[in-house]
Amino acid sequence: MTRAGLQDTIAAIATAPGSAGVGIVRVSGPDALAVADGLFRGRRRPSRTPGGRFLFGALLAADGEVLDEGLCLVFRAPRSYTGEDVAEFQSHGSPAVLSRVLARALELGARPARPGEFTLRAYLAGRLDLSQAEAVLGLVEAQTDAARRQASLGLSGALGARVARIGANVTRTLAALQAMLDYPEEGVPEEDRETPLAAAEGELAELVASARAGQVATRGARLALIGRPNAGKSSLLNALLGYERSIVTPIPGTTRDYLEAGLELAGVPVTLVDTAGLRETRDVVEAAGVRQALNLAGAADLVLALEDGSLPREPLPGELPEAQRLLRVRTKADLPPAWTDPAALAVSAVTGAGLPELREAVRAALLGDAARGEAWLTTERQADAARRALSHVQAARTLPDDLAGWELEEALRALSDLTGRDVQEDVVDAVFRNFCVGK
Ligand SMILES: Nc1nc2c(c(=O)[nH]1)N(C=O)[C@@H](CNc1ccc(C(=O)N[C@@H](CCC(=O)O)C(=O)O)cc1)CN2
Ligand SMILES: Nc1nc2c(ncn2[C@@H]2O[C@H](COP(=O)(O)OP(=O)(O)OP(=O)(O)O)[C@@H](O)[C@H]2O)c(=O)[nH]1
Ligand SMILES: [Mg+2]
Repeated sequence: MTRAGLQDTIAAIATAPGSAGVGIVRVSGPDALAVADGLFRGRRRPSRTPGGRFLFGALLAADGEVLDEGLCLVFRAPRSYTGEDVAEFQSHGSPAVLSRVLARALELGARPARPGEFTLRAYLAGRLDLSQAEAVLGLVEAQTDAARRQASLGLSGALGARVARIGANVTRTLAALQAMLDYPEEGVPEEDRETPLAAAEGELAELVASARAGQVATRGARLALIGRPNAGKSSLLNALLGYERSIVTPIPGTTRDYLEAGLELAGVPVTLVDTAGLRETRDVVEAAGVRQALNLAGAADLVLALEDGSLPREPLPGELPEAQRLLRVRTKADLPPAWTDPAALAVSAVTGAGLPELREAVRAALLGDAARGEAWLTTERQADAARRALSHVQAARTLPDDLAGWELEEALRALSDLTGRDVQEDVVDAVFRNFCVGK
């Protein structure tokens, strides 16, 4: 589907809808410069202008009316974003101007670009791999600095380089295995077989672990506060936010419906969710709130389980999430403690004690120690490929040489799926379906 019409010349408005100082219409394909000759009048004809130059002039309707003044940027194949001839028209940024410029490009023989088609062409021309195309999408959609940073690292090829390093280690082991099978009497030093594979496994495990951080950086995280009535959930939510968002009273059962509030933590947008206190109750409204609290905890990226530190400890009712999604918090640390637990962070919503440590623990739980300068996996597609590669490498380490070779070949295939140099058409289509027109 996406592959039909790839020889056509395509056009689209590349800038966001609405009014802006400047707007861009982009045309790419074999007739891009002929379209530009028809649309633009300047000091020179675009088709006679070398690539990498811009012209100032008039954007013209079919009858010669000047639609606007603007710039025409000329790119010549293969030195453009798509690798094809490209002309860009930079006009004033109103929908009225841009829609007429686009309409004129279409009259002159371009067809409307499909979503993501400029970047698809860059991919098909071998200018980007699939993980870089995903990074382009990430840059277009980035809402936070953490998301921008990961997308930018992906586009720069840092992720591809990390994957290539792993692939090189797998290939080294594969070569050692081959040598062992071909010349069994020579013997291959154990370090040629085992050392690179151990390194590949370690690096893959880190990469797989980075997927959670990458996805949190890209789409943010949900953080649910749960605990018994009066544990101090609403007070802690307010303390973290720095304003009184949720109602606090000494009466257990104050919060009945859940409530959300946003804040930024370590460059990541975090949605805090305050919930009804967990307890057995005959009150139908409160019981519904308790069920909802457990559902919200199930769906959250991270759960803060709060327990009142000033009262004897009682187990929390209901099923709690697994340890890696759970932080235990002992509340009311300004009061004399009735219990302590090294696994629970002590905080006081009244004095603010423990809040910096809690923020740091949340940051670490969400982003892990995925090293700061490294490229992370940012899409589920990438994470899936990395997990497959890891399981093949792990299998190879337990198998005899002849069988290990097959596992390593599968691992290399999974790694090449990750960067997506040579993947199935439907996988490519699934990635580009998420793009907007003009990208
Ligand atoms: N006006 C405008 N701004 C833009 C883009 C664009 O297409 N147009 N981009 C699009 O998404 C991004 C920039 N990406 C680009 C990547 C490569 C080339 C390009 O022409 N590369 C050639 C020439 C390089 C050179 O002259 O040094 C090449 O790599 O051969 C252009 C834009 C962001 N800003
Ligand atoms: N001394 C002290 N009191 C606190 C602290 N946090 C909460 N409280 C008090 O504990 C009581 C309950 O606080 P809430 O924040 O409403 O507790 P909750 O967990 O939201 O309770 P429900 O909404 O009923 O489930 C209120 O009287 C708060 O003032 C704290 O850190 N120190
Ligand atoms: Mg409450």
